[in-house]
Amino acid sequence: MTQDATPAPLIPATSWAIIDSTLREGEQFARGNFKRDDKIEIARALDAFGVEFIEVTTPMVSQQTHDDIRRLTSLGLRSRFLTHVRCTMEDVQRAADTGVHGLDLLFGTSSFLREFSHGKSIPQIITAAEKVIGWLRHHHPGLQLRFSAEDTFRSEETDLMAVYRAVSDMGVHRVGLADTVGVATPRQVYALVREVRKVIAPDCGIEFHGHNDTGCAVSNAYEAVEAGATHIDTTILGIGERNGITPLGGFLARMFTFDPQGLMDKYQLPLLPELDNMIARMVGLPIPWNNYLTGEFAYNHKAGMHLKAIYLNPGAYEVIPPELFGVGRSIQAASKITGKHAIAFRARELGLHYGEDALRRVTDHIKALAEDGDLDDAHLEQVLREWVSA
Ligand SMILES: CC(=O)SCCNC(=O)CCNC(=O)[C@H](O)C(C)(C)COP(=O)(O)OP(=O)(O)OC[C@H]1O[C@@H](n2cnc3c(N)ncnc32)[C@H](O)[C@@H]1OP(=O)(O)O
Ligand SMILES: O=C(O)CCC(=O)C(=O)O
Ligand SMILES: [Mg+2]
Repeated sequence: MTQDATPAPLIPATSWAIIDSTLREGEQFARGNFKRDDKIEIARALDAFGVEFIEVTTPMVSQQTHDDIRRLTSLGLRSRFLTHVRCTMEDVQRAADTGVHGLDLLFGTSSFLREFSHGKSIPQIITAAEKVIGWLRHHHPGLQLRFSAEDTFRSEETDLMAVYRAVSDMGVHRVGLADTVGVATPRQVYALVREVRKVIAPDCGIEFHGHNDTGCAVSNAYEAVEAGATHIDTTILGIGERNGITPLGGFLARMFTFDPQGLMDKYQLPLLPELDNMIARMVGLPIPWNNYLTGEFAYNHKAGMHLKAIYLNPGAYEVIPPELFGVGRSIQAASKITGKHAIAFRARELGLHYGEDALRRVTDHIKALAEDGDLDDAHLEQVLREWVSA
């Protein structure tokens, strides 16, 4: 490779797509109760952002939900709609006429769900899948079909492989791995995706859906992609059952580091704050202070040693330039942990200059004052002006 050649991205953004499930998993969030206008606003915003797929709740919920899906699919958006349905004839027949691009079928395969949810054995699950998928392929050949083994990571591997191989042979376009209770580790996700790849058709996609109960939702989604998954489920702000799933912003932050240009080509990244604010407003909660990219303090810099470098080159302590995601940085220069470089930079912004000794003294004075709490901008300016002539 010559020095000028751009190295290939480690994981090209073209190798995976987002299925945003704010309108499905997000409705399962404690405060997720979207009315038709909310759903339209969310779908339009996701479409403007550029997500490839929007997953909506099953039309079995109610007539209202059924009609809402029809309304959403008639909006003429570029994002494709998928609806999430149980593996029954009744559900798929109801879903097939909603104008969606595809159906996301699921069946729980863990002993927990086989015993306490639907009561079916693995052979019965495969038989049910055969009936439903066969009917769909015959009557709705244009629909994209996905089959997911709910609670994948508490299921027996032999059961999973039997199910995935069977549904792949039936012609589904994608299989799904779901970490339904958020128990999987990144290494387990990587290993299982690789195993699933071996038993499904080469052109069959792999989707990953990960809950965040043990804090691994972003890492697990990343490991899935690294292992060859083609589709990742996200929701805006990560809303979902319990403490939610892989957040759209967190996943994008993770993937940005591998192929920044690829992400900028696919998505309108500066719209992310609008998406996060929209959902925060609709669920009546603030964006968490430490949220990826858009949290109030996600780009706050404070320690003296950091500030020296940040002023010279923000990349010294930022992995992703905030402006690419439509957010700004804040610099907290007047705390007790500040340093002389930060103070000198702030002074210079005000047209003030200190010699080395004076700079040390004013810095120490500001640090001492800040023992009782940071100085606000006006107070800092006042001190800097007073001390320049002192
Ligand atoms: C992990 C997940 O997030 S899965 C997605 C969860 N999403 C939803 O639940 C969507 C919203 N749900 C609803 O509106 C309702 O639950 C409905 C309309 C789907 C069903 O409502 P009800 O008929 O009143 O049943 P209820 O919700 O109490 O029980 C679930 C039923 O689905 C069955 N079931 C569960 N999983 C599956 C499956 N993958 N395929 C087929 N049937 C299933 C259960 O056996 C049970 O049916 P049963 O009463 O015949 O045993
Ligand atoms: O259908 C899927 O793959 C995921 C369903 C779900 O929400 C879950 O298992 O947590
Ligand atoms: Mg879920």
